[in-house]
Amino acid sequence: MQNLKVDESWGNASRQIVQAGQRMDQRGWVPATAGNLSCRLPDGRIAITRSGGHKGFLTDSDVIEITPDGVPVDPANRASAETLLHTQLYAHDPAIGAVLHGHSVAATILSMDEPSDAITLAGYEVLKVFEGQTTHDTSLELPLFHNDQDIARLATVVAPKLVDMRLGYLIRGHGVYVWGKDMFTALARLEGLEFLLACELARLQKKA
Ligand SMILES: CSC[C@@H](O)[C@@H](O)C(=O)COP(=O)(O)O
Ligand SMILES: [Zn+2]
Repeated sequence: MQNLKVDESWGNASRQIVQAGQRMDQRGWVPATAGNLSCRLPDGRIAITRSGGHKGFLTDSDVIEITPDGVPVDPANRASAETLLHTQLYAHDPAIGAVLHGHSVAATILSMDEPSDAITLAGYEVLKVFEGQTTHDTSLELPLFHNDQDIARLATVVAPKLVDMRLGYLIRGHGVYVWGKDMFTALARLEGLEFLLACELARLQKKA
């Protein structure tokens, strides 16, 4: 049993994480136990998925509270192994209310095969999913970082680039991080980005 203040706000956050996990699973973006999801409540509490569970079958008890430093409020809980990649986003921008991480086929393959340090997405109508984009006639960069099992170290590599990120970022051979002001926005951005990555992958396959 978690040492948790289960009020209406926590209930909403937990339900949103459970439903987003189901949605990501339906789309094939969180195979096995991959992926992690979090949201920040209006009072500043942070809810995140417990480590190691299947994100398509989450229950309320798989959503735990962490401090802004990423420490489980109940020491008996084990937060996502990638918690620091979530908390660094919340610390970076107070407007961020939800963070999603998935391991889709397109994110995994494209991030492994791109030799430069970013994937450029240009000319797509769906780029307008991202705030501030009003036309397809634009080009946005999705930064790439090398995978690292030391998440604290990976977070220090990601940190200086956050200020310029418009879409999210990819970790090579691993997956994508996307965020938004709330869970609905984060999911829409993830869905838009996954669509664009699937298009890029299909174009490469067509050329091959
Ligand atoms: C299926 S292995 C995936 C993990 O290593 C990790 O990358 C991941 O996304 C899930 O870790 P978790 O600790 O459950 O949040
Ligand atoms: Zn992962």
